[in-house]
Amino acid sequence: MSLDAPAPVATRGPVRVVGTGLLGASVGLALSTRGVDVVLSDPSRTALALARDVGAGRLPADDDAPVTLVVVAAPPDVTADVVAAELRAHPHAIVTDLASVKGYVLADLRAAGADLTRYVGSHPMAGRERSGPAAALPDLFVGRPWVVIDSGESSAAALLAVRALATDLGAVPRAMDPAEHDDAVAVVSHLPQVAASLVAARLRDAPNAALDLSGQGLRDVTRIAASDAGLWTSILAANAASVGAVLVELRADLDRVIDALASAAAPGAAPETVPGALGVLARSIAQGNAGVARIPGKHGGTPRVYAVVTVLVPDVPGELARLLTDVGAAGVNLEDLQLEHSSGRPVGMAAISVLPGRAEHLERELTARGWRLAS
Ligand SMILES: NC(=O)C1=CN([C@@H]2O[C@H](COP(=O)(O)OP(=O)(O)OC[C@H]3O[C@@H](n4cnc5c(N)ncnc54)[C@H](O)[C@@H]3O)[C@@H](O)[C@H]2O)C=CC1
Ligand SMILES: O=C(O)C(=O)Cc1ccc(O)cc1
Repeated sequence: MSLDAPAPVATRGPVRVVGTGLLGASVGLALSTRGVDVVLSDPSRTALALARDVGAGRLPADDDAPVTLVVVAAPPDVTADVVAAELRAHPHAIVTDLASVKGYVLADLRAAGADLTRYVGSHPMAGRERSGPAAALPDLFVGRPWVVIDSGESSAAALLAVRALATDLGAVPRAMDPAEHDDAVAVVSHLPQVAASLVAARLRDAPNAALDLSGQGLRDVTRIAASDAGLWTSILAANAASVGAVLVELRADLDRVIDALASAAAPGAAPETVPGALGVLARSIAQGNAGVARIPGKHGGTPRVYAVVTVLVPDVPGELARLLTDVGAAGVNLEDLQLEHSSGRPVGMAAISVLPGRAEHLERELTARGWRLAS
């Protein structure tokens, strides 16, 4: 199928998007691209106008037809109130929200006596470390899980409409109950955010000479430390119990490592004579190996281990394109590509992931074409 002719969608407009930041504008953009009429709303006039300007939809008009679906993409701390207001203002529309935490939204709506038959909470497991409509992407959701919460009171039509929205945007709907969802994201999303932020915060006072040595490991672990502080404060507070429980376990792990390091480093102690200390360190790394092996591929499915061929790429326009052409000419499928700049040198490193059986062949072919490989 051609990329500029998206598949027909089941979602019928007008769809109202409330909160036109990163997520709302991405939903609007993806739906508008597929020909769905999207009406935008945001208390920030700048966010609203910018969302319209990036193609996420249009401003409301007096003679608009009644909306069929409302997508609330506001910060988590205001989501329940906004959903309740939208259910009241659009008595025939189905309402979903995209907040990163689900239990408290449903609890607040239930306590407020909202019409839960027309409400289905949801959560696309897709995002970026940037906020606002300028960062919106129409293909943000493609191949990503999109959790759909059945409150037990949602109508079949409402569940179907929200599943259809996820599918229309290329995501994969996953049914979950709110508590299961909140515990799951505490481990796979909220813990990584806290860990990345705390690790990156250690860099504030590091000497420049140390930062000059930074490599891909540090970048991998800290990418999401650039996330928006306001949004994440709201997410963590909304999932405080589940995140707190995971952090208590992490604290116990950290204490074990700290104690092992202290005894290994005690004055006069040769590490090999300190019973248990090295075992604790090795076990911590090995348990990390076991955990990372369980992370599915980016677009789901079973984890896949690739071989990595690292190539030195001169920092000259066109060289990366020439490398990719040579990979194609070698008949090898590129599974992933990561670029790293070598600080202070006019050369970059391209880490090309390929199926393990193809690495040796690719190395031979690239060497024959004059490329230098990093060992
Ligand atoms: N950023 C991410 O990667 C992901 C975020 N989410 C969830 O999506 C929701 C939106 O997040 P982002 O788009 O990243 O945030 P954002 O900060 O980019 O956008 C939020 C928008 O909501 C608007 N807003 C504030 N108060 C409002 C109110 N009372 N009514 C309507 N709109 C209001 C803001 O003006 C802003 O334009 C949040 O609930 C978040 O938990 C879900 C998945 C991923
Ligand atoms: O940037 C990433 O890797 C993310 O995982 C983004 C993200 C942030 C918040 C969510 O609720 C869901 C996804």
